[in-house]
Amino acid sequence: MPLLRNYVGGHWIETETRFDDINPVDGSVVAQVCEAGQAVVDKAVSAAKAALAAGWGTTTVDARARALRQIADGIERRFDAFVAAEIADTGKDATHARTIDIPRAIANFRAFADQIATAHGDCFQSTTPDGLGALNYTINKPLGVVAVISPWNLPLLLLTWKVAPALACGNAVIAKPSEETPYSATLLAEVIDEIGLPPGVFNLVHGFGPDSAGGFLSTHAGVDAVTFTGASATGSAIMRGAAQTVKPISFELGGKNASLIFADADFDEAVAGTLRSVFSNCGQVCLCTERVYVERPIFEKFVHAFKLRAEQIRVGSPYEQGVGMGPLISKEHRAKVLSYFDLAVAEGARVVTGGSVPVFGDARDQGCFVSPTIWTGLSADARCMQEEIFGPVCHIAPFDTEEDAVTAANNTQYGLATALWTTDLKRAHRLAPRMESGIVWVNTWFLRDLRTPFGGVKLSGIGREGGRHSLAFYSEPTNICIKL
Ligand SMILES: NC(=O)C1=CN([C@@H]2O[C@H](COP(=O)(O)OP(=O)(O)OC[C@H]3O[C@@H](n4cnc5c(N)ncnc54)[C@H](O)[C@@H]3O)[C@@H](O)[C@H]2O)C=CC1
Ligand SMILES: O=C(O)/C=C/C=C(\O)C(=O)O
Repeated sequence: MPLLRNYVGGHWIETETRFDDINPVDGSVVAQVCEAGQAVVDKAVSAAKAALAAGWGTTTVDARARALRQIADGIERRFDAFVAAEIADTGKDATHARTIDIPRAIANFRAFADQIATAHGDCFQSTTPDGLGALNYTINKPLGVVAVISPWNLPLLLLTWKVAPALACGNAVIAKPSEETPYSATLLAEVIDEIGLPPGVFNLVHGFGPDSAGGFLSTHAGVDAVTFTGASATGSAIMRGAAQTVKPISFELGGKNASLIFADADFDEAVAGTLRSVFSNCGQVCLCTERVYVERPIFEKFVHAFKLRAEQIRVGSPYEQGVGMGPLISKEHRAKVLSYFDLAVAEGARVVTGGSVPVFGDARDQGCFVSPTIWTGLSADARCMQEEIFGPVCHIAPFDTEEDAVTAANNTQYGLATALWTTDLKRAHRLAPRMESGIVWVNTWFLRDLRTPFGGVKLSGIGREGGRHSLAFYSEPTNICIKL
């Protein structure tokens, strides 16, 4: 049985308190994980500070960009091991892990190597009363010790989306992956160890949230900034903890995303794209669509086609050929999703398909599976229409006018991503700016350019990451004004 250890100051640290890393396909134990308590977190903070004092923050941009590329190459060399670790922890379908999770982690390091290599500060020539002027220019320094707290749905992708720019900007990082998915992060620490990044520049601590590694980190006086992806309620708790020492925070939180499908959309593309946006990764992506609104003339046709396609998704183990959807992450999360399946019926939903737990007659019955689920008939204020469920489920409702569609899409406390499906580009341009969300996709979903601003409004987050937006968060500008 593998033992997943903490990585602090260039050393692997075992602890006596351990927890199980569970495979949600069949409930088997993948690994034992060493939980970091306060003492290990304190050590990680000291190691990170020592790395900064030893000069990591002032290394050349070239050296940092080179280190990031070496990490990317190191992940690529062990590609299959990373895929296997991600699948073992999450049960996600192999195609997702092979084509999205691990390639994106590699791309994150390369993208921020490029970003930092081409980053520049501001420069202003200012006028002064004596006519001689002044020169203002900015230099960017690291924030210091950055805590990266990440979730389980896209484990390595989301961890590296923060670790890469934080390192690029010269910070020392303490990463805490979700307790549900500690494996790929441990492999990342191995790669970082192999490439010889100076001790303490990257540290990894395992554990849970409150009263464990996550809580100790986000409230630690020695941590200079916290970046977090996960549930909005957790973001709120972390914000309270970080407030004591007024730490900068960057949050990517939940979503209750809408897709608007107009009658002029390419029907097959809209069905296929929406299918992906609802059921990818078993619906466990903050960008996933949970509310689908379809223009009335094509509503019945859409529901019919969508149901047929959803019923064709093969649910099962990622180790089987042709499986398109794996289990949810855990028994606990499945209980939450199933509670919404019950609630939807109580709130008056018609279950178009799904709403149940598939029975396999083998070890998978010990896993965390649910069926792809579609509802219609809920009212706009039903809890199932307002709360993030984070499972393979959506509600489909008709709309009559553009105005109705905009009102329906924005009728949520969240504001992460919206998808518009229309071949009328004037309509797309007209509506996209009216969406109360950080991201609007037109005739696509989850198409990412890592230079673009990524993040949400309302309950969906604070700040933007991606490209120069990440660099802005992970660095502290100093303006230098020279009187000429
Ligand atoms: N990106 C998203 O939108 C995500 C949303 N979720 C939603 O959140 C629900 C809860 O799932 P969880 O795994 O509990 O997600 P979570 O958001 O609570 O956990 C994410 C990370 O935060 C850490 N954490 C939790 N509480 C903390 C605290 N007080 N201080 C510091 N760190 C803390 C966890 O250990 C983990 O590393 C899910 O049912 C799902 O609906 C879960 C994962 C990602
Ligand atoms: O950065 C991305 O492309 C994906 C982000 C997805 C999330 O933030 C999430 O599911 O939490």
